[in-house]
Amino acid sequence: MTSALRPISSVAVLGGGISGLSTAYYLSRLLPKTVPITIYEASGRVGGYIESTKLQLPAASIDGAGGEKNEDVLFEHGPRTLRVSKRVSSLNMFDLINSLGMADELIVVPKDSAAARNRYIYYKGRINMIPYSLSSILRFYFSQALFRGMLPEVIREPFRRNQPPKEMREQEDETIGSFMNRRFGPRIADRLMSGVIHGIYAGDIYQLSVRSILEYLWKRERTTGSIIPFPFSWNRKQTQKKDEAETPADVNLYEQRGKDYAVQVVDQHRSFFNRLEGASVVSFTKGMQSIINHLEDYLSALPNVTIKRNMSVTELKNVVDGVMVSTATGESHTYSRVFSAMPARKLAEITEFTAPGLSQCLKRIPSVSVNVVNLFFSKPRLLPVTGFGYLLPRAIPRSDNPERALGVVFDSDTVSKDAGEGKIPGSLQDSVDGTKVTVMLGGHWWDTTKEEGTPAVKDAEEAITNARTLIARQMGVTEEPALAQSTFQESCIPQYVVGHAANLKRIHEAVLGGFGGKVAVVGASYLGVSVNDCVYYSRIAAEDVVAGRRVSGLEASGV
Ligand SMILES: C=Cc1c2[nH]c(c1C)Cc1[nH]c(c(CCC(=O)O)c1C)Cc1[nH]c(c(C)c1CCC(=O)O)Cc1[nH]c(c(C)c1C=C)C2
Repeated sequence: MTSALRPISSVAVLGGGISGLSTAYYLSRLLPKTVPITIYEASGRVGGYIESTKLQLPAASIDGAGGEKNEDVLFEHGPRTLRVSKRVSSLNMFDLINSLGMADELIVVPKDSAAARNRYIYYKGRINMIPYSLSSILRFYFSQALFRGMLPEVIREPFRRNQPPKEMREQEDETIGSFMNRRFGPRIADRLMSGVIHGIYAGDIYQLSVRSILEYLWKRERTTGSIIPFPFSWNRKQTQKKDEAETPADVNLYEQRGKDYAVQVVDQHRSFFNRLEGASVVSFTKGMQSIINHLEDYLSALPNVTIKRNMSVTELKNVVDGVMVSTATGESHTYSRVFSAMPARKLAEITEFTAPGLSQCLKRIPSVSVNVVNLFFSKPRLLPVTGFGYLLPRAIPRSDNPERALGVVFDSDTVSKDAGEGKIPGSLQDSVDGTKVTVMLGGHWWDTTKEEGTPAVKDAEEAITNARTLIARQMGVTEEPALAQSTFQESCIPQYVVGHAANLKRIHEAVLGGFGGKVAVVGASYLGVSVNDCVYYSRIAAEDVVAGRRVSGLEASGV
């Protein structure tokens, strides 16, 4: 029999990224003000990979301006937008944005704007538009080399009855690459899917898990034998019934809780959510950093919250009256509850000797690094096309992508006054009009354990040169940028590789077994890499722990 959990008298949150800050935020709202909450952050700043910087642009470098005023330009070094959807994680995120008083800072990008609608994939020396409507499918299919040969792959899909390879069948999972090749063929897998996955995970479709990343497709194949949704009602009903039967009771409970919350939050803040109707993504006038600044300001003003910066945690140990947190400065403190909001690989380090089984499982969640290169050109509308940006799929030969780029984002279109339509000059984020792009380099291409891998480019000058060479070759942009910055984001995106779901189950058991419900894990390593997911699952974990439940933080995945 497990002993009852002691009441919460103190809490530590390990990690001051978005997951750590939002965990502390929800805890501070749920716990009595007498319970101290301590955030440990290893670096000198909070926010993790979310970082925006404002650079000064000397008046002399502004095209045709002739003025004397210096201007400023905002660069994002990590995530740059938040997705707007009906998902509870999105509604929760905007509830937080609203509660933090950030409504006036929103830059709303409508679904039908160029910045949201025009998405491209680079292939065979061309920037190809991805269809956004039925009529555009027909138009683009015949005019773009990217789509050549894909129609037979789509037509054949509903009739394919092939099985996953044996070893993947045994572990009830498969790589996205294997799945897409089986369902469609190599064109859709390598030209389309790999590009889309680069844009989110910077990862390799032949490593990542279809079960964890595209669960709805994985389930649909198992229930209907096809992943293309049928319009016939008999098929839909059949799918629904089987899906419900397969979903563990716990997940249904969490889903119901999410749905109830979503209805309540939209009802309470109807006028705010009306502004997001028809939106694709949002950005912020002061950048994503603003979310961090607001959270930091809110938490710093609370007497029971302490943020310890430059404080590296070295060990986490289960003790009789709580969990002991030891730091590199030689301090040890015991807390009645601890939330780990650090990446899995860091938690693995600090539990190596105190919970070795857990540590082993955590090490099975790898991550990739991205060099984010921001460029600003003082000439507006310099690019050959407008839109979100373009992705580089794995189908491009190495000779056409020696820089190992994953994609290029057209930031100035997202933050322009008319979201890239090109009709109204000016930016909602920068004090001057111009062309702002971000080139994303590396990701899984920098995994040197793989035959195709090459060493990471960490050096800023080299990364900027590579980014410029790439956009000169692929878009004909040869101008000297007025501003350029490179940020090497080390191990920034966790990779949910094949077997991730089974590994989560083992982590769940090891966390509960090793710490008896006194430690919960949150963060991008486990249930979702998006900012929305990180914040939502932090809230769920905080609520569960404060309600006295013995949880690991991973329950919402049905472990
Ligand atoms: C550091 C680079 C990152 C790359 N991906 C991510 C980061 C932080 C994480 C990420 N990117 C997207 C999502 C999905 C968001 C969601 O569903 O909530 C996540 C978790 C999508 C995305 N990718 C890029 C942008 C601008 C967006 C959001 C907007 C949108 O979908 O419209 C650009 C981009 N990010 C990366 C690459 C290689 C890339 C290329 C164009 C890596």
